[in-house]
Amino acid sequence: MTATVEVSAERPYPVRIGHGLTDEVVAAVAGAERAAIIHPEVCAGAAAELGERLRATGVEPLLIMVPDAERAKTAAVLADCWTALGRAGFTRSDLVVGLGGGATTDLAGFVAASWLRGVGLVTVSTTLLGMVDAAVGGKTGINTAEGKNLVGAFWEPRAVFCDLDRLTTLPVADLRSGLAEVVKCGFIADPEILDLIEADPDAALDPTAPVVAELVRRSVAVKAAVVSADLREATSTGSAVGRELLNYGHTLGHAIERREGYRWRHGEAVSVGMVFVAELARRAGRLDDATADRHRAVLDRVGLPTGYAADAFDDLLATMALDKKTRGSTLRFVVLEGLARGAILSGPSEDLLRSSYAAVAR
Ligand SMILES: NC(=O)c1ccc[n+]([C@@H]2O[C@H](COP(=O)([O-])OP(=O)(O)OC[C@H]3O[C@@H](n4cnc5c(N)ncnc54)[C@H](O)[C@@H]3O)[C@@H](O)[C@H]2O)c1
Ligand SMILES: O=C(O)C(=O)C[C@@H](O)[C@H](O)[C@H](O)COP(=O)(O)O
Ligand SMILES: [Zn+2]
Repeated sequence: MTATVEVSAERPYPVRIGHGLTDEVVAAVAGAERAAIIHPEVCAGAAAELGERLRATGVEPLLIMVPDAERAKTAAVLADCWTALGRAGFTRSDLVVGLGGGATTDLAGFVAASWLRGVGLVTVSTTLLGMVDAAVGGKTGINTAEGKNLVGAFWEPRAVFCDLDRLTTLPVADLRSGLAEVVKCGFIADPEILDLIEADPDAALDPTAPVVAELVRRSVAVKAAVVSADLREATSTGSAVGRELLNYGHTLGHAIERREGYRWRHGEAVSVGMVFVAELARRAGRLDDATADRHRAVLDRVGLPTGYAADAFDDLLATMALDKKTRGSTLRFVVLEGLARGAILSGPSEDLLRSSYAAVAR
């Protein structure tokens, strides 16, 4: 069965979730003269196959292979993509297809947002994390030496495809990493997600299990609702929270990723970040013990990390200063005041941050 979740942002678009969606991808690209398929090596076969299907419908494919994972999200790779588009004579009626995991679609999205100040984009996600999060919401970007996703743009795709068949080749560590964002959606908006995972953690890691399709659909619905209300992350005021809600666990998570030179997966780092911020909210008197403790419990059950190096706090604090939620020298964290009750905690003291970090230090 195929499901559609609509994102009703400035330019509405569908997120299609199902099996065997290649015909639909071809249909979404039809009408363009050329399509640049930006993909990592692991998706080279799928990219070639899509290219041939497009050629048969009169679309000239341009295959652009980029480095794997986070190594794609650099200014140098972005510039290489611009060179490839320039040499191919890529115009505003042509279209970029991001085919891969979140790192690939983040890069491809930014290529589409920046080439000729914006060309059409279709995202075809091949990882769980991309399906439930990265491919869906129009946030695109790359990293710099100073931190994660520091350069980018909001650029909505025309359509998003989550072909669940792709998950069967995904390493379990990457499935697990994707589950961190699923768990995030459970805490910030849809607690039924947590119940489903807790009921059968092994099934949540089996891409053929029906519960995975249900988790994808529910998580996409959470993301779509938040993005539809605040595409440009512009509506958090005071302690109220708009799109920043989706950044739950990411303030510390991104700092860990950078400190690890991106050898930790995104979801692994966000997992630690969520345990940390739950502790922060508890100590700030904003979150009850049971909900705070549930973070570590559910993440442990699916095998995600919940602790990080004891001596890293000063380093991580310095990196968090460049988080996009920071205003001036005031750090801001997305916290929970209960299940599905997000809020902003602004300017916690260094003592409070340090003592909360002690709860994840190992
Ligand atoms: N834009 C957003 O809103 C948003 C949201 C969440 C995460 N992200 C970003 O997404 C990235 C993480 O995404 P990810 O976990 O998909 O990482 P990824 O793109 O690095 O993919 C993970 C690994 O899976 C491999 N892979 C991809 N598809 C495969 C398949 N079908 N079979 C086998 N292997 C496959 C990749 O080659 C890679 O090694 C991070 O850069 C993160 O910052 C962006
Ligand atoms: O879509 C969003 O908004 C998110 O924050 C989703 C996050 O899961 C994602 O990792 C995003 O890339 C983080 O964005 P950033 O603005 O903190 O770089
Ligand atoms: Zn994320």
